[in-house]
Amino acid sequence: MAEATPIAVPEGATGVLVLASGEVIWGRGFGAEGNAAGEVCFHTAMTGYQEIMTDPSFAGQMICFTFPHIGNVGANPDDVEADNPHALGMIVREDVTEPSNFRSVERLDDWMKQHERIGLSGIDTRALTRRIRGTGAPNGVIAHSASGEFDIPWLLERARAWPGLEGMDLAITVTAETHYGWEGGVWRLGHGYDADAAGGERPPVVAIDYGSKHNIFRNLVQAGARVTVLPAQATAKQVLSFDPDGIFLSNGPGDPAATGEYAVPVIRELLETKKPLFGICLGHQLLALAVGGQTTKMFQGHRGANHPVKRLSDGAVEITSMNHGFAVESASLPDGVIETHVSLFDGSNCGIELDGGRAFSVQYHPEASPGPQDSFYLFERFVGMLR
Ligand SMILES: NC(=O)CC[C@H](N)C(=O)O
Repeated sequence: MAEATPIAVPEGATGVLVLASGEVIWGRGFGAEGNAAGEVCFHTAMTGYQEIMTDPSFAGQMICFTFPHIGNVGANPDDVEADNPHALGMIVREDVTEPSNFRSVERLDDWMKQHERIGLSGIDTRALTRRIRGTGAPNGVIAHSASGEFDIPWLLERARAWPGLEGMDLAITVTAETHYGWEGGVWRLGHGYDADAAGGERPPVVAIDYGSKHNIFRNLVQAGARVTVLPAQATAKQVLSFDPDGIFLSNGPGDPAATGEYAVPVIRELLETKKPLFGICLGHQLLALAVGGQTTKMFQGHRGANHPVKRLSDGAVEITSMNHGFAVESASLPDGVIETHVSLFDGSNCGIELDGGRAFSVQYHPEASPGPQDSFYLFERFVGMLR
């Protein structure tokens, strides 16, 4: 490499985003100091920043929040979708303020620091979002140094060396280490079927964890199931050894097509058992791959809490929560696999079913967290098939 030209750090800058293109975007760092390389994506949800940061599907990504005031309800131990944040960092417009909420136990910046996640404020998040919309989600490095010392050429090299999400298997890095029974309670909002009040047996479901969100399991329990979570590498034999009435495939990070031998062949074997099967997001993409479909990397991805989806069976529109950067190619779906939902933003595939609905999956997040609850019926449909 040519000798690095020192780059002047603007007055007061303690954070920076360096894109692989060479763009250098200065701001103020918060949370942990250090740097992290990944894909820069944007999220349009106005609420739920802690749930978003802890969603394991965000491994390998840093999130530009389009809503300008992030952090003003602080942080609490309940609004988490996994034990730790998985997104690499957050990029926001305004500085994090004193929390103003009865549920807050600490400031967001302290929570970020404690969990070793980097924040960057003072960013023109509208300009960054427009850039992503125009040219796709870029790779970059986010860095925070309280003393304002940054080696920009080194950070740029790091941004350029990061291989990108396409072809990257990340589910394996975030899955559970061992199997466990879900005892994390039910959906906090508490509507839907009440299995305990009904007094019946809860049908057992094995959920394969590719990077699952807690609220999926809460919703399955709310809908009446008993959930055992298995690591992503579980074999079909191990799954069936729990004698499940139904099988669930979770969300998760990375490229679905890069999951290799541990996911798709196992799902194929499980489909042969004819047990009801339900998948969400990465689980949807893996089911599509298992039946012979294809997935591709999207240009900018869909991440927000107000994405309209059309249910093709009756034309109803569901307002959904979304977080995905890959999509199932509708045209690749073989005969016998029915497209059930499409995005009203770009027509991309948002759901499939086969065997008369015995196995089905959706690209969006019916568990919300954050987001609307229009699609809870999918949990009831799945558990209803088991009862
Ligand atoms: N939320 C998810 O499960 C995301 C699935 C996949 N990693 C994608 O980005 O498309």
